[in-house]
Amino acid sequence: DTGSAAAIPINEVDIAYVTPVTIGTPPQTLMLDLDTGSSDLWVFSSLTPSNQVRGQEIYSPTKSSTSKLLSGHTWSIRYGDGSGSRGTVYTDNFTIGGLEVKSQAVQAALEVSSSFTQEQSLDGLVGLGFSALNTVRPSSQLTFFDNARPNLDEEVFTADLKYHATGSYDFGFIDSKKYAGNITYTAVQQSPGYWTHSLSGYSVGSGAFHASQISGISDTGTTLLYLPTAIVTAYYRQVQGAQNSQYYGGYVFPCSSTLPTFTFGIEGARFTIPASYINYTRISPTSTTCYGGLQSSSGLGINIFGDVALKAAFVVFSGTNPPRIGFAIK
Ligand SMILES: Cc1c(C=O)c(-c2nnc3c4c(C[n+]5cc6c(C)n(C)c(C)c6c(Cl)n5)n(C)c(C)c4cnn23)c(C)n1C
Repeated sequence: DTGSAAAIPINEVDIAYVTPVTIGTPPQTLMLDLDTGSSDLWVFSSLTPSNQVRGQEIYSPTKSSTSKLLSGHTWSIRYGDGSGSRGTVYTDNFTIGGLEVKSQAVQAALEVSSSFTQEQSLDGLVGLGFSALNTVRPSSQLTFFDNARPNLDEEVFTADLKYHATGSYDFGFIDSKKYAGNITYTAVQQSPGYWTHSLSGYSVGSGAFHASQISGISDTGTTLLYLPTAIVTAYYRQVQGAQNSQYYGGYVFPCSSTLPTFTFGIEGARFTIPASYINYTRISPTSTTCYGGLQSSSGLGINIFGDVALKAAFVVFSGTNPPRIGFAIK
């Protein structure tokens, strides 16, 4: 089997991407954020208190003839930005881009934090991390990818996220029309459950490439790129008027500044992030101060290769044994 679905930016600065999925019988369509940085599949539901729902589509298990309560099971998750949700668990038929998993664990929210309520175009998440991270108790549940794997033509899914445009997620095949040249693979450490791998180094603009192993996670659910402070200061040293603002919680600069590109290495391959991806957004609609798409990872305990980096490449998440991750120019 294979599947292919759109990755649609939810706003004009690609703050997150959503993908249409169907749940249950008859199919209920929700727009979910496919997130390689977590492993829970949760949705706004008919059980979510109405004062916490503001425009989101909801999953109603009682309206699905194929839903089953996974009795006695609960879940609770906290994300890196402090947002979170919790609830109960059903199994039901779940489809992404024509690829169906029967009796997928669908985590129905009983409570969501305010940042989810405020984001009306995001109806939940599909975790595509390793199932070890799943928070359902007393027995943890498998991700959509882990459930689909035995039926996939190839044990892979790919992410083709785009800058200010709709990209795609493919399951079970690698579409050679979506990239150029070769795919460069590198090893993945799947413990504790993230797609953890190393960059082979970096360069700023036309500067020299600094070879160094930089470990981090490729996370489609994180908006920006978080790297060690030494690298980030070296980058913003090239930007007139840049400063690390306590007030805004990161590097800001005059929107008129000329930004250098940022290049990262995967083994011997090189991927360049255009300056426009790093000139991320105005701090407010009328401001002339802009917030950077490259920020420091100090305090996070981990480097995060989020969408700002991933949208500069075609990325193959390979569930082979051992797992690996591949990057190609597009
Ligand atoms: C350690 C870490 C992160 C780890 O991942 C992280 C982060 N970065 N984007 C996201 C997340 C997103 C993407 N996302 C980011 C958004 C921001 C910054 N704002 C203002 C809105 C309205 C957002 C939406 Cl709707 N969506 N989503 C949906 C979730 C659940 C995230 C959780 N964390 N997260 C941050 C900001 N930090 C410090």
